[in-house]
Amino acid sequence: MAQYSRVSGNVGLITLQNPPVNALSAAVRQGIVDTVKRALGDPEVKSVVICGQNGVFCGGADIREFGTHMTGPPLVPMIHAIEMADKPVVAAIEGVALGGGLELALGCHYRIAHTKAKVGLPEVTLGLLPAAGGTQRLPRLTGLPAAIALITTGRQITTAEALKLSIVDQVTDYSAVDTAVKFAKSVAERSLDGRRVSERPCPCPPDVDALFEAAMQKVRQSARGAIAPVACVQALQAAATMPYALGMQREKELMATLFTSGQARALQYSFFAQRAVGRWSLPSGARWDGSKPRPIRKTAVIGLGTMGRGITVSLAQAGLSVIAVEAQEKPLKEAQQAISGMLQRGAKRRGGAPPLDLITYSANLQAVADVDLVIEAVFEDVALKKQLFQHLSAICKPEAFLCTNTSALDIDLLASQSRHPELVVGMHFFAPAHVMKLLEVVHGSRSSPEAVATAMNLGKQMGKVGVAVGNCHGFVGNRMLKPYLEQGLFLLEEGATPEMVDGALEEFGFAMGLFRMSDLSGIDVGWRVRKGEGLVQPGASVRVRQGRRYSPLGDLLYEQGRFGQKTGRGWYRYDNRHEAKPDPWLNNFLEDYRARHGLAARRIECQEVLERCLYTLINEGFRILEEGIAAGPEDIDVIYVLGYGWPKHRGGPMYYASMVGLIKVLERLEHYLRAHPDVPSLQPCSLLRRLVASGSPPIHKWRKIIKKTQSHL
Ligand SMILES: CC/C=C\C/C=C/C(=O)SCCNC(=O)CCNC(=O)[C@H](O)C(C)(C)COP(=O)(O)OP(=O)(O)OC[C@H]1O[C@@H](n2cnc3c(N)ncnc32)[C@H](O)[C@@H]1OP(=O)(O)O
Repeated sequence: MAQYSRVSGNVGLITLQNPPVNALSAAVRQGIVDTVKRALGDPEVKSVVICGQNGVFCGGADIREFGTHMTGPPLVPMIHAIEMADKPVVAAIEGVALGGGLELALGCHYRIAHTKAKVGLPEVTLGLLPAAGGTQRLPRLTGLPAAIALITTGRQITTAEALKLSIVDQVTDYSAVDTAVKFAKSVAERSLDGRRVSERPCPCPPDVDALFEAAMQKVRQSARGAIAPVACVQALQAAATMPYALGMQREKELMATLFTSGQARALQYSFFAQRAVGRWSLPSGARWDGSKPRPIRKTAVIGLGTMGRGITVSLAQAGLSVIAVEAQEKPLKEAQQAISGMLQRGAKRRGGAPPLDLITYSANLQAVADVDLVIEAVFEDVALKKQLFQHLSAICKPEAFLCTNTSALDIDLLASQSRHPELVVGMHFFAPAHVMKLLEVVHGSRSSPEAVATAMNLGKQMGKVGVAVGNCHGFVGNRMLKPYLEQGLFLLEEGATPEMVDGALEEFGFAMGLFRMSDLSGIDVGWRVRKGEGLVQPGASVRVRQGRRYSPLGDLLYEQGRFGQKTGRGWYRYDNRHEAKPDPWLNNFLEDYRARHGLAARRIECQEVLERCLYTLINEGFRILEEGIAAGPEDIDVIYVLGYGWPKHRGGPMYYASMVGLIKVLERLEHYLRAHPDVPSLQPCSLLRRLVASGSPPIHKWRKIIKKTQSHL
């Protein structure tokens, strides 16, 4: 909907009304068409202002309409009619002008924005391109290099930056609407020559071919199979080489291929999934809307290794005061220096001053006595953490929340060390903690809804996407990783090489295959985890442990001192720090190993690599759903996309399974189980069977069936 009024005598004011972000639904588009017509036809009206209600200009096209039969007036002619109007039209930008919202503003003759507003064309993040003229108008204003950067990344920028790039004409600290109305009055009689962006030439640098070649190479490298960034470059190429009308035609054709693509659907699913996880629920029935978070003012971080430093930075950047504790003076000094550097670099990037004053450093645990919430990030050692929880419970005020940054340990066990187990939750950050957006908030059996709500809210303040998960070894993310990694090792035993397995996974879209990832995180780290699980038997290469198939390959590499990148050798060789090269030593080692165990190497196809690695990971996801460790498939998908490098344009593992077809996943698991009956992770989970038996319903219907499954348990 759009409301029309006449203000200040002769300014027609059009207000978009579609809470919460005034998305351009069919009704809003119809409202704009009608009100623009009315304003242009009213002889009393000399100029027009378009704004959005509740301090938000417009969040773009209504994404919820994309999967439906779209009705209502289309955006392109609507915006064209505004641009061709013979009365000046001014966009008053408050809050955000994103996607179709910015494209609407670009069709106006002037743009006035509030200093705190953000603008951008994020369509690429939804698998689309700005197809309401964005790819044709933006470069005409900003020049090609800036337009390429903005459209291929979807980056949202401040209005200060937008002013420099000529995207907006004026920035104000006052009400953008009032300023725009005044401005509209002042330009009422002014000629519109030069104000219609589509009529301007697209400025082309002399080396335009090289510019596009470089842009294409960059997106192909970083997009890892995503088609939208490539289409964005192609549309911009059209802006540079064709007249506006033909460029618009090209934009439309490119959009048509993207609009119905599986990638766009997956990315749009992911958009809503990232918002859905905020509406968490616990097996007890407690929910986000019935649980109030407690306000947190003072925090503490214990242990200033890599994780503790990242968490401290993230808390300070969120404006919270932090007591940063490290027991030894020398590491404390080192951490202080490192954290200051991180904050300074962050401030340079974001603008503003680094929040150094918010952090107090201490070597004394007593310093945390009056904080509201502690996050401990000491070494992943259960005895150490247990002891720390006993100390914290004695030192902290009784109402303080005690959070543990653990990637796998038992939250209930740690909570049992505290006098207030209801105030204990896991906050599993991902490295680097000041960069990665994912946060697993782990509720133990005694964690109160208030504690979960507080940790989720704190995560949001820190700019994270929190996902509430249940307590089990490895929680959601790391637990699902286990069968995936295990399959990688089994494939090596059967004849694959690390580069072949990684190649298949990277071709699928992972940023890094599993062996390169293992080299990066450290083969010693995985070894320590397996040791904790009682799986490591130094010197032994027995292939059955705890009654099931086990590959000791990782342990054998560990015993050789091959820890991965940090030692220059792992599954690969690293002559410089980051470049993984196939290592002939490793191939000989694998051949010896196979010979020793009487294993015949066979040719393994990429499809088998993908099916075994991904379907076992997905199968574990179904177990997690069945057990109520994750409340819904969206939770798992968000964790995998934001924390584990799952290709965004494939939605997440559970979404991927729904696209591949649950029946196919089930059949292939059964097929591989027949070949490897000693691998329990290939045993299809009963929830998967149940979903297939109920006709493989679409993913949004799974929760209902999961609930029924749980009630049978
Ligand atoms: C036919 C196409 C022709 C032309 C091309 C044009 C294409 C487009 O315009 S595509 C849309 C481009 N816009 C975006 O990508 C913006 C997406 N939204 C956001 O980035 C953020 O929501 C926000 C910055 C606008 C607001 O952020 P925040 O304040 O943190 O709130 P939330 O993200 O939680 O959002 C609140 C609420 O609004 C829903 N929502 C947001 N944007 C849209 C939208 N464009 N369409 C539909 N719904 C939208 C969001 O899902 C939240 O609701 P739920 O919690 O119920 O999911």
